Amino acid sequence: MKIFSAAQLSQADKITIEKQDITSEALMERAGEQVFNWLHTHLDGAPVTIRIFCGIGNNGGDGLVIGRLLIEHGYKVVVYVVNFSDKRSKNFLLNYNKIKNVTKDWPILMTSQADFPEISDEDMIVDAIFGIGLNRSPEGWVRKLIQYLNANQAFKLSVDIPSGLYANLPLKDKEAVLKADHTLTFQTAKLCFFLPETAPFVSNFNILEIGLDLDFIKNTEPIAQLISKPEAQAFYQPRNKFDHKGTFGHVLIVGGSYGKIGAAVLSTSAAFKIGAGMVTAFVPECGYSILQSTIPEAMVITDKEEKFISNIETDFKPSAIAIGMGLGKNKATVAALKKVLQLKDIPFVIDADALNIISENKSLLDFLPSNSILTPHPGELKRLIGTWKNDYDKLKKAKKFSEKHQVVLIIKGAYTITVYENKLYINTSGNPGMGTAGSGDALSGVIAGLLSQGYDPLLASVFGVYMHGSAGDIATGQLGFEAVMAGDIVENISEAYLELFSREEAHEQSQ
Ligand SMILES: NC(=O)C1=CN([C@@H]2O[C@H](COP(=O)(O)OP(=O)(O)OC[C@H]3O[C@@H](n4cnc5c(N)ncnc54)[C@H](OP(=O)(O)O)[C@@H]3O)[C@@H](O)[C@H]2O)[C@@H](O)CC1
Ligand SMILES: [K+]
Repeated sequence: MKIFSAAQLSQADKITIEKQDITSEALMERAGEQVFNWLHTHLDGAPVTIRIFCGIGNNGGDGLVIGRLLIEHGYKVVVYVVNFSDKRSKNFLLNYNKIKNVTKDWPILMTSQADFPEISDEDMIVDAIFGIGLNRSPEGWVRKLIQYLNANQAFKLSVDIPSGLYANLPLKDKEAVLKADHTLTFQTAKLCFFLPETAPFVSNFNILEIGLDLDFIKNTEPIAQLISKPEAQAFYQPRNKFDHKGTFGHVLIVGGSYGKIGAAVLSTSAAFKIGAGMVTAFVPECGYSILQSTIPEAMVITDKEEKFISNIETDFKPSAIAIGMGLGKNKATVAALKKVLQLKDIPFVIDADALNIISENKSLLDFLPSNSILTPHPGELKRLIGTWKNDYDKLKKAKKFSEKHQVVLIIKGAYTITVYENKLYINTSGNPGMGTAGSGDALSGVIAGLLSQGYDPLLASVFGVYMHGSAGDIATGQLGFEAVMAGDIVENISEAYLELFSREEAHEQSQ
């Protein structure tokens, strides 16, 4: 699914009105109706007091539509106008007049802190104060109102976006953002929903289709792509009857050092599970019997050194190489890395200590084969691209790095983001149970296994990240967050493939 900027969404709004020959008021009605339907389905007539806080722009207009429809259906509703400005939008005013037709109670005008109402913990708050039209941080009593609502225990539902967040710009004032329990957003998710600094304000969210112009959606270059099950299904490359193990390639896993051989074991088994035809592990001497006894299917080549890798040589040409997992940073290993990077026409996944070695020896960046895949976690990323001022600065630097070095950068996190040139792919599978040792080693094996089967580097990255997350979701479903170990993620890669084509669809997005 495409993610658009606030400016693109306003443009989509205008184009939709023109092409569908409808009024902007009708589009607002559609949006409000969708929120009402969601609420009505979930509340099913419950006698809860719903307090709707409306700004004076179109987000506030949506709030008024929602209020009118709820009142019409017998809900107990109190509507407030957060009157931070006299510049009320046309559709706010139209709906302000319309709500008079369904209730004798006028919306309550709020102009200062003295107007803050008492709210019970059992009430529900609907936040329609600011939408994607926010262009500066909320100030004064409006900022205080947001804090007042945050301090309250009542369930908070945000319309389109939690008030105080920018759809796709850095946040300046963390104390002026509504912390939603749930967000119902129109047409597409917003970029801020997925970035570490702003995602916590969003919690769970649903996307409500409001029928924006399909040609616009199809033909407009988005600011990011969201990768969920439908996208992953489209990436999957089916097998042919006459394919054989040679077709699925031969992965070389280079990793492990004394005390960290497990990293190579996890990557090797992940490469097998995702479908590589053959996997050879290149490990220090001390890893030989561990690899041979834990994964009999794997071939093993050992370095002449007992405890670390000093020279990587094979008697075959691998179809993909993953390097760095548990590798260590011995001087000889640095030289070995430099040498192996010069192998031609082999796609690389570069992880963990290989990334750290590169960060400490920046000249190695020049040896990175183009289209290599780098898989840093936040600490490793910082060492590679330098520090950043905020999430958007981080993405800007990551794009620049990807363009300059012609590499795919996978920024691991709650929502892992794959960066390729100026494009962003945001993964939606995965869960906090996957924050466990070896999880990254499994990911490197998965991606190398896909590369060896002929997936191109970008596809192998985006699809691999999704499958790894999906395997983690299945593992967590069986074991609970705390008990998941990296081996459980690997174990469930088969289930992730089966789940990819199972019928029920996940509707709810959650972080
Ligand atoms: N696009 C779509 O597809 C559809 C969109 N819809 C809905 O419209 C919403 C966007 O509405 P919107 O553009 O009217 O802006 P909104 O967020 O209500 O803000 C209102 C005004 O507040 C002002 N202002 C800004 N920051 C401020 C601050 N800190 N403190 C004080 N004032 C501040 C600023 O005006 P200014 O004062 O700068 O002139 C701004 O214009 C969107 O989120 C969705 O809910 C649906 O109805 C239909 C389909
Ligand atoms: K809002």
